[in-house]
Amino acid sequence: MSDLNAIRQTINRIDGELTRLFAERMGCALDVARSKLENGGAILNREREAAIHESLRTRFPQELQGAGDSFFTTLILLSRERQYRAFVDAGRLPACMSALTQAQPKDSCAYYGSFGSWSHQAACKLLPQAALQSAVDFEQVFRLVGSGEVDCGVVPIENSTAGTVREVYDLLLRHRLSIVEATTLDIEYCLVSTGSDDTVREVYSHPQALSQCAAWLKERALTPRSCSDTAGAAALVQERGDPGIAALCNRFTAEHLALPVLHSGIRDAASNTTRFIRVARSPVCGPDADTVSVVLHTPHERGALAFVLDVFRDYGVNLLKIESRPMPESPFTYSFYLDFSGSLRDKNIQAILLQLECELPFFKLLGNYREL
Ligand SMILES: O=C(O)C(=O)C[C@]1(C(=O)O)C=C[C@@H](O)C=C1
Repeated sequence: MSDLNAIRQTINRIDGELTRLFAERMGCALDVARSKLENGGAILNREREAAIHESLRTRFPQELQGAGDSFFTTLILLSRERQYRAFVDAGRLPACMSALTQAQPKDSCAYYGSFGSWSHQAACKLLPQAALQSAVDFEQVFRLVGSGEVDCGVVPIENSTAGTVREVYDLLLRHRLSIVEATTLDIEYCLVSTGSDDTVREVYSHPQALSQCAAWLKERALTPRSCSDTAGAAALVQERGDPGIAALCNRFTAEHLALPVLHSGIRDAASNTTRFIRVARSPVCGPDADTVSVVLHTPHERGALAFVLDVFRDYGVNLLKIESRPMPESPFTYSFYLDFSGSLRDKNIQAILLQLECELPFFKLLGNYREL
């Protein structure tokens, strides 16, 4: 049996040689970047990469061809990343940053749901001075902002118990709005009714609220009934005055409508928070922005999503969330929504955006913002 120490010494010697060769090759990457900056040309050159792979493949023994291919895929990826950094250093910014504005009006804001809804509460928290306007659905919030009727809008995007608000993700892709701010609210519900525990059989609320309290309702054999939003559900209970129905709403709404509260502090999970986003017509990059959201499509090929994740690893960027949504126009293909830490003022983030924008079939910056 070979001596392990001796093998390790051989490995160290090989690593030393590889290190020198690696540094030399990365130096070439910088030279290539300078040449492309001077003479034009895209960093990614698929034909050249295919030719490199082809010429090297036959030089590996059969059993090492797969590993050798992966090795050079990584090496060339690192070479491209070096070039994108050099491009950014030379002042080539990603196109998605060209629409950035310094400040924009926030005097008026549409929120999802009726007066008193959680989105209304979030809008009050984010914009205490703004004129607030209710919207019947998420789409209306996006339309009011897009048409310029209001400066911005507030909608929920994610709940820690019920998960993603999928429709909002789809709207972010369809509309040309940007996320400019976010906030989270601690969510718990009151059960309001003109009846009592003995008479209430059905409970109205928004589907998300019903799902966040599903176990609580089931335990009491109460039938969930969906309606447009939590505050609207409370208004319905008040209007009908039927002791057989109740609503799950927040305390603000219960007090505003002066409805009797049968139970409070209702939620299935010990902690239940909802994240809300504020959307506006153009993206901003405030000095304290620390989260970037993007949506992208990958080509339908092996390793396509792994490539995106590798890029984040190589740039040392912390991915906070990844969400996929089907693209109805092309069955079984997906849009990927990514949240990651960073600011568009940071060159490292500019380089990653430039690379993703240049190398993916579709890439859209959704915003750079801070969570209040
Ligand atoms: O030859 C080029 O154009 C390069 O940019 C160099 C290189 C490489 O590292 O080999 C990197 C990126 C291209 O996609 C192809 C090859």
